[in-house]
Amino acid sequence: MSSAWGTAGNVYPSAHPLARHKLTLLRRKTTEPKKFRELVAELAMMLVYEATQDLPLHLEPIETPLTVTQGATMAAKIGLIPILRAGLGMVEGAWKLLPQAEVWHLGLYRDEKTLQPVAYYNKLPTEPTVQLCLILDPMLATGGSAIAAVDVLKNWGVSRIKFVGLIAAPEGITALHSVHPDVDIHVAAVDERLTTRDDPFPPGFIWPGLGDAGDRQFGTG
Ligand SMILES: O=P(O)(O)OC[C@H]1O[C@H](OP(=O)(O)OP(=O)(O)O)[C@H](O)[C@@H]1O
Ligand SMILES: O=c1cc[nH]c(=O)[nH]1
Ligand SMILES: [Mg+2]
Repeated sequence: MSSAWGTAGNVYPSAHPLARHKLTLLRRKTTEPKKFRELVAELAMMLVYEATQDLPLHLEPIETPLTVTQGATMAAKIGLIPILRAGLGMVEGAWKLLPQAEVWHLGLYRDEKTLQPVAYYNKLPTEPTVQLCLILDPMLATGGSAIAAVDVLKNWGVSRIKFVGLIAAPEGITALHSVHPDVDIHVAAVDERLTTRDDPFPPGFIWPGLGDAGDRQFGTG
């Protein structure tokens, strides 16, 4: 799968028609929280499928009812890292594909005025328990939250990390890529830009985007 976005070599917007269709339904302002949550879960499953195309496999002989043949099973321990709150809705879909994955929550919210990430929850054990981490967060806006999450995971001792989101702003991709160029970014779409003070929406939101992904899932907007 080749990257099709801008200068960053590791950004993978999904080209799948179903992803584009479901993202369109998700963006609509009339989509209610129940439908929104279903779409987030479905898109998460599709994007995790795409993000796991290079997983290492362990080859082993197996017996079918007919004969012995070569089998292949997953060789890496995987951690799903939902960023609270909005990333929570992506766990269900990701877990359907990776039922053996460990789930480690990170709590980060973006300060409304400074747009800086504020960490409020982290129960990672001292030693890493997984080899590959998939960060789950629908929105990559300024990139501050994603950078903070990758910082935490690298300090934990995990070196293979991918970001799986729904929509990214170019500004967020550039920021994440400049600090952590080794982190692949899998999204359903790369949007135009972030909002500024000249826009009718508060600054720092993804344009055209879908609004606040947490509020729309949890009905708090
Ligand atoms: O790239 P950034 O500029 O850091 O913005 C992205 C972050 O903003 C949203 O979370 P939010 O702060 O709204 O918290 P919530 O999930 O609790 O609503 C989103 O889910 C990301 O975590
Ligand atoms: O557009 C945005 C930006 C950050 N967080 C969101 O939920 N939406
Ligand atoms: Mg929010």
